[in-house]
Amino acid sequence: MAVSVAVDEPGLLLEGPHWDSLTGTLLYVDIHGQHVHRWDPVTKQKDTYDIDCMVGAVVPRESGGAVVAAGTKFAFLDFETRQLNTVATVDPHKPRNRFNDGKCDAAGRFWAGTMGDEPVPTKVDRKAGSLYCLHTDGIVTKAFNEVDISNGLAWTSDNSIMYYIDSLQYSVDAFDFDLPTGTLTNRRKVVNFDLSTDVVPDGMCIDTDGKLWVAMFGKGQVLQVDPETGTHLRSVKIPADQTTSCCFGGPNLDILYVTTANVGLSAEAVQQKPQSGCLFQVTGLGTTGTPGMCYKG
Ligand SMILES: O=C(O)[C@H](O)[C@@H](O)[C@H](O)[C@H](O)CO
Ligand SMILES: [Zn+2]
Repeated sequence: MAVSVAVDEPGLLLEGPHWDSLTGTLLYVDIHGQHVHRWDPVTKQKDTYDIDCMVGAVVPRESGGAVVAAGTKFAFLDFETRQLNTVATVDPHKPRNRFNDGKCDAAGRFWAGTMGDEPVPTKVDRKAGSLYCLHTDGIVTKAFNEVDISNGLAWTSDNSIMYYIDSLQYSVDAFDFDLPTGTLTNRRKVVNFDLSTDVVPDGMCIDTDGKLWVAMFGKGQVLQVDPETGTHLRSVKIPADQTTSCCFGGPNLDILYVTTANVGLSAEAVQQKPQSGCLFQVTGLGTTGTPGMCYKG
């Protein structure tokens, strides 16, 4: 196994990596930097799109371009014109809320959650967020509310279970998932983490064996866990403490891309780990991921 920097350019809060197998590029966001990045690991070229507010998630649209969850809006991003067109807005009575992590299910719906104001990492306005679903016809539904920090999402390969992380619950939760309707039922905790003030589970992805890879914010670590037994299996150390999310990518879906943040770190902490806020890659894990889904609306 080897860990190295993929893009040696620190961002403020890199998040939401998505491998786009059609173009062989990695899409990810810099939430506080207000950017969508699209990086080609072969040419090493990176294209950056400016977003007019904090952008929590980006996913390609099947019809071209991408859908983003930014500020309190769902919007389409046109890669050619670089224009952003709002599709819907959420949380109208909570102007300080913003979208955080998001991902598509196998039917092409885009799920993304909001969170309250977070002046310091993990110190968030509690229970202010909700999980939303942008259906392929453009309709938005709210799945549930009272969320602290809406984060990782993943589905089993048979689409019968959706996994979800609300960071300040210190757990991965599971729902029974109905793919035809997108209905969530029977919420339960399947993996627990040590309750600590500085280390929280953040973004995650799933591998082809159904194991989850969870970025542990504050610990510089991605943990592989088994959601069927709740066991912690493997940990991968990343030389940046604020590990935010991960996804498998590359032509064989066997490279784990890991996003990190440097927001809120002291000058001393950045000096100790100067790659804080960069995009990392982990090779040689002997594991492959499931392909990321596109938005079909
Ligand atoms: O990346 C995210 O999900 C949030 O936007 C960040 O603010 C932090 O990671 C969070 O504080 C820890 O969960
Ligand atoms: Zn996150």
